[in-house]
Amino acid sequence: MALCVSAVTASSSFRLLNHVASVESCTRLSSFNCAIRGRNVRGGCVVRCVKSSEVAGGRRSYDEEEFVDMNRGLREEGNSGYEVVNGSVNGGSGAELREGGEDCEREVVGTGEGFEEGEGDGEENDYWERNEVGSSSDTTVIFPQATQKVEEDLLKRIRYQHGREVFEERAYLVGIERKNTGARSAFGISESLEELAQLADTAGLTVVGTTYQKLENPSPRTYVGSGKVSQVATAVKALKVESVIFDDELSPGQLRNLEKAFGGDVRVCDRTALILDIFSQRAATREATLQVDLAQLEYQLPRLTRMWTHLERQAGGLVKGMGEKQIEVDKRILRSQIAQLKKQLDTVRGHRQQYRDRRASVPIPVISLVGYTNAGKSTLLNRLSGAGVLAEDRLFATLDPTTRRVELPNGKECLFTDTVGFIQKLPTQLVAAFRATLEEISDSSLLLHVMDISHPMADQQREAVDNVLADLDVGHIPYLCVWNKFDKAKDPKLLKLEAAKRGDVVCISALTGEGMEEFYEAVESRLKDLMVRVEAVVPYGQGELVNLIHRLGIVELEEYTDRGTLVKAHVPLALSMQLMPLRQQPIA
Ligand SMILES: Nc1nc2c(ncn2[C@@H]2O[C@H](COP(=O)(O)OP(=O)(O)OP(=O)(O)O)[C@@H](O)[C@H]2O)c(=O)[nH]1
Ligand SMILES: [Mg+2]
Repeated sequence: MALCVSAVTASSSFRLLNHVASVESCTRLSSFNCAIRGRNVRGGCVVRCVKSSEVAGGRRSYDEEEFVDMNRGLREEGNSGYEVVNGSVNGGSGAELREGGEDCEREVVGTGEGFEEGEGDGEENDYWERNEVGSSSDTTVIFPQATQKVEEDLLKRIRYQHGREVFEERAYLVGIERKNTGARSAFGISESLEELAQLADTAGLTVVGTTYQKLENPSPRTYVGSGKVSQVATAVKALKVESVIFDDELSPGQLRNLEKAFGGDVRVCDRTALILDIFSQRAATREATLQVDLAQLEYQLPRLTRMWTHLERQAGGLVKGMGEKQIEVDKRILRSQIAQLKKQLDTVRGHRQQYRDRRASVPIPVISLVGYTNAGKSTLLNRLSGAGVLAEDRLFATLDPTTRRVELPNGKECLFTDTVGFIQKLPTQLVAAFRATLEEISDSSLLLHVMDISHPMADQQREAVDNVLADLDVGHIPYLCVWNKFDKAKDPKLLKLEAAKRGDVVCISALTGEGMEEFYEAVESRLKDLMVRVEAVVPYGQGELVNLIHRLGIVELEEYTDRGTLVKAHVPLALSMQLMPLRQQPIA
C-alpha cells in the first residue's frame, strides 16, 4: 500500500506539514501562504496553490496561475537528491520531482488536493505517489522513497487534539526578558512564554523546550544575542525541533537571519504568525475568513524576501536582479489581493451595517461582552441566553460577534453581544482587520468586561484589555467588571470584599451560575441609570410603540386621553429619541 500524504494544512501560513490525513481536511489555502511555507520545507516540495476563493463545495478547482514551485529548498540547501524533470520553476506547468540521491529527506508535501490512500504495486511501494482525483492537471509529483519505518514514524506522530487530527510538530520557544521594563506590560517573561506555549498548543504544536534571555532591547539582527542563537541552534538539533517560535513579532531581517542560523530544515516564526494561524484555523464565517486573510497578507507583504533569490543562483548569477524582479511581481500580486480582499470585506460589512441599522430601528439596549481570550465570555452568553455559542478551554474560540436577545428578570429586554477575545501583544494587523467587528462595541449601551479572576495574570490581562479598549475609543460607554470563574478563586471571601469596595464589579461563575442574581441586578440597575424620563402621547394607531415602552422601559403612568395614550416612563436613550415627536406638549 502506498502511503499518500496530504500535507497542506487547512489553515494558514504557519504549518506546512501538520496533517497526514485525507483530503477532506483541507479546506482552504492561499497561494501566497504556500510560498511562505515553502521557505522552510525540508527537502523541498512542489505545492500546488489554490486561492481560498476557489474552494467550492469543499472541492478545490485548479488554476494554473496558482502554481508555486517550492523546489527552492532542494537547490538552495544543496540537496541534490531531487531534480525537476517536468515543469518550470515559476508557475505554469507544475513540476515532477524524482528521487535522485541517497540521503533525501522524506517529509515531502503534496498539494492538499487529490491525495488519497491508494494501492501501490510492487516497486512503487517505495514511492509516495500522488493519485490525482478527477483532475486533468499535468502535475505529477512522485515522492521519494519511504520505508515502512518512515511511514510508521509519521503515523505515530498523528494525534488527536481538541477533537481534530494534528501532526505532532515539535516546537521550541524563545523570548526576551527586557531589563528595566519600566512602563512596559507587566507580563513577566515566564507568563508570556507560558501563554505562548498555550497558543502553540492551540495551534496543534508540541512544545519541547523554552528559553529566554535578559536584554535591554531585542537585537535588531537576530532578536536574541548571537550566543543565545547558537545555544538555541544546539537545542534545536538535540531535541529534533521543527519550529522555533519567538515571543515577539520579528522584523523581516531578523526572520531571515534566524532562518539562516538554524538552517533550512527549521521553521522560524513569531507570536504574530502563530496568532494569525490560530485565527485562520478558527475563522468560520465569511467575514472572519476575509479579515484573517487580509491580516495574513499584510503580515506577509514586508516579509517577501529571499523567496526567489534561488533564480539568480541557478542561473549562476547571470540574471542578476531576476529574484528581485520576481519579488516585485509577487508584491504586486499581493497588493492586488489585499485590495480585492478589502473590497470583498466592504461588501460583507455593508450587509452587517444593514443588519445593525435594522437593529438600531428597534431601540433595544446592546450590552457587549469584552475581555481577554478564554475569560468565559461565550460561557456567560450561553448561560444568559442558551445561545449554544462555542465555548472551549482554548484561546480565540470566538472570532465573530454573536448577538442574542435576553429577557432580564425584571422583564426588560436587551441584546448581549459576544466578541473576539483580546491578548497581550495583539498583532496590529489583526486589530486593524478586526476593527470593524470590534467597532460594533462602540454602539453598545453598556460594556461588560469579563475577567478570569482565577487567572494568576488577571491584573495584567485587564490592563491589556483596557489598552485595546482605549484604542477603540469607547471610554465614554458605561462599564461593569465581571469577575468570572469565581468558583476557581483561591480566596473568594477576600475577592468579594475587594469587589464590594470597588463598586463596579460583580463576582460570578458563568459555569456554575453562582452570583448570577447579583449580576442581573447590577445590569438592570446600570440600564436603569442609562434611561431617560419621557412623557409622550402615543396615537392609538401606534399601539406597538406603547408595547415597546413597556418592554424596554419602566412605566410610571399610562392614561387614555382623547389624543392617544399618555405614557410617563423611563426609557433607553435610543427609544427616547424615537419618541421625540410624540413628546407631550405642555398644556397652555
Ligand atoms: N471553572 C470555570 N470555568 C469557566 C467559567 N467560565 C468559563 N469557563 C471555562 O473557560 C473556558 C473558556 O471559556 P469561553 O467561554 O470559551 O471563553 P471566551 O472568553 O469566550 O474565550 P474566547 O472566545 O477564546 O475569547 C471554557 O473551558 C469554559 O468552560 C467559570 O465560571 N468557571
Ligand atoms: Mg468565546
